[in-house]
Amino acid sequence: MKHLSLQAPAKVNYLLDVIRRRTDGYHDLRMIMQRVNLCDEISIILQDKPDLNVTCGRQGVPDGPGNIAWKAARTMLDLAETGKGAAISITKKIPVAAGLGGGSSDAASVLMGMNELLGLHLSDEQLMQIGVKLGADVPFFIFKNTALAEGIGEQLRTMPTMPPAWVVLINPGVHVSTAWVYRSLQLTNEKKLAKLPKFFDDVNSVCGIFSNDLEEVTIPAFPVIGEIKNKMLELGASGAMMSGSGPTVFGLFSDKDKAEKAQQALSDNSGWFSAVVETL
Ligand SMILES: C[C@](O)(CO)[C@H](O)COP(=O)(O)OP(=O)(O)OC[C@H]1O[C@@H](n2ccc(N)nc2=O)[C@H](O)[C@@H]1O
Ligand SMILES: Nc1ncnc2c1ncn2[C@@H]1O[C@H](COP(=O)(O)OP(=O)(O)OP(=O)(O)O)[C@@H](O)[C@H]1O
Repeated sequence: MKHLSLQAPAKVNYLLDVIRRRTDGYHDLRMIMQRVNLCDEISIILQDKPDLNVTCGRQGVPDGPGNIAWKAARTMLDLAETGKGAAISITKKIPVAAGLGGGSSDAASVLMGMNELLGLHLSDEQLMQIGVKLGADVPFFIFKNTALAEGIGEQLRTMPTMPPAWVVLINPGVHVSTAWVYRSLQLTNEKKLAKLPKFFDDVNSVCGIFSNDLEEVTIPAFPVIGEIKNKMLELGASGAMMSGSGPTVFGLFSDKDKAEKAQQALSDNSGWFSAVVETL
């Protein structure tokens, strides 16, 4: 029986410009995305019987066909036409519906893992084309590099090397639907895009590009997001912003000690998820 154990990392968005609403309801974006070392753990066992089982055991995440990882595995098993099946178990470490891309990362890991286990030899480009049909963030997790993402998030280019940083993640746990955030955004006709630097000397220069249009929707609706941002800056972060459609706020630090102290100060609120992680 073939078996693989995989680590599926979370992401943060350093930049999220919403450019226009498309006729298919999605939005054209310009984003900068970076992976961090907070990872879901995924085990895949390839089986001779055709059944596909995905178990997660985490509240709010479906087992079986409702799980994005199940859809990823089903696609690959159908492509292989071998009559084989798989047993997949997911241990969630990334908070769910948090703006950290957890489900998309799980799906990307399963696409890459099944490609290997089934000996399909699909290229990363082919896997990214399959991935974007499952979720707009899936191709980024196959691309892996810190990326400038355009289109709905699937057109990816490698960004200049970013200095390593400590990232404090704080998720206040309010429920934010990604579709609702995009739908609620008031778009201006001609969005002016800020010029991006050609290189980044230090963590401060990375924070210089921080901007997330989706905060215009989430901060008025959930003021706690703005409060965490302000607190993170008071606690010495070089920059602080909401990731993706939220509600997780992240702060970037060049100093590990400061990052850990900020996490401690912000994690006093019971029920909030918090972590100090590193950029990948
Ligand atoms: C907020 C981000 O995480 C930033 O990285 C992504 O833009 C969203 O990525 P995702 O959750 O993988 O997105 P999907 O699962 O494909 O879409 C969820 C919902 O978000 C909205 N959506 C998503 C991506 C995009 N470019 N435009 C959109 O309008 C759509 O209403 C869609 O129904
Ligand atoms: N493997 C999975 N992990 C997490 N959520 C999943 C998974 N499969 C399906 N879901 C569903 O997808 C929804 C979004 O979860 P996810 O954690 O991917 O959100 P997110 O981090 O906000 O994503 P994004 O940053 O891409 O918007 C959840 O409500 C959950 O029920």
